[in-house]
Amino acid sequence: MLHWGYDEHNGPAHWKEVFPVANGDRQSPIDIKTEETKYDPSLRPLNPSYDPASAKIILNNGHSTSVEFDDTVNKSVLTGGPLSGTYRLRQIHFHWGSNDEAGSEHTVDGMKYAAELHVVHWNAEKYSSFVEAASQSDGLAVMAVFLKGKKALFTNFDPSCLLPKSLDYWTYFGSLTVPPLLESVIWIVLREPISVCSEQLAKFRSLLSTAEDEVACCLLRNFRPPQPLRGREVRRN
Ligand SMILES: Oc1ccc(S)c(O)c1
Ligand SMILES: [Zn+2]
Repeated sequence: MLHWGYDEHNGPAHWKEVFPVANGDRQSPIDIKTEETKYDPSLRPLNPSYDPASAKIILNNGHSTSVEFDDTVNKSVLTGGPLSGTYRLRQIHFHWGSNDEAGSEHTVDGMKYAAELHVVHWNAEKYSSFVEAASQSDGLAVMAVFLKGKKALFTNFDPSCLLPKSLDYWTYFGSLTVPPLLESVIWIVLREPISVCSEQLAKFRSLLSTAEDEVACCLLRNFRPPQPLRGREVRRN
């Protein structure tokens, strides 16, 4: 199989050919059936604490656009929520579709949002690097934020914060949604989406999935469809 991507010849249906864990028992994303989520009083509020000075670079890796952060010290961290210990911010990236009607990876009662932000952290208390943490069942914590298409102009949006007003969330044990699909993620899906306008979503689709010396090909979509729940519980705070 060629290098994995999101086209007919190398998309999510093919990933199991190189990454058999694609058929594992804690794959992501999932469809969140709100009526089947279970209230868990032991879940604490999320406590994201980010230092903008830790942002380093923005890049397009051919699968998404991401902002990478300095994760050599505990400058930007996530604690609380379903987590035990401190998880260090590594990077943020987005998933989107070829039109505003689809693009999120997680779905809510079958409903797709236009796109989805992933805020990726790793368990710096127990492990010494992101790579090591990424192979452990409690190694990563990814906060997912839905982006919904907005017809009107953008109003009072604070560019320094990509999080919605409410930090209420659903949480479940899952995996990366891109190869190597490692089943090492504690997913924290914020219930409230943030809004983006159609022009910004179109900007994602103009990103290239090809290298500079190749014939330009746009990254029109980069979302994996929902995977089997396999009996996993989805909790909410
Ligand atoms: O480190 C990560 C890379 C990609 C994705 S989809 C993650 O959830 C984590
Ligand atoms: Zn992702």
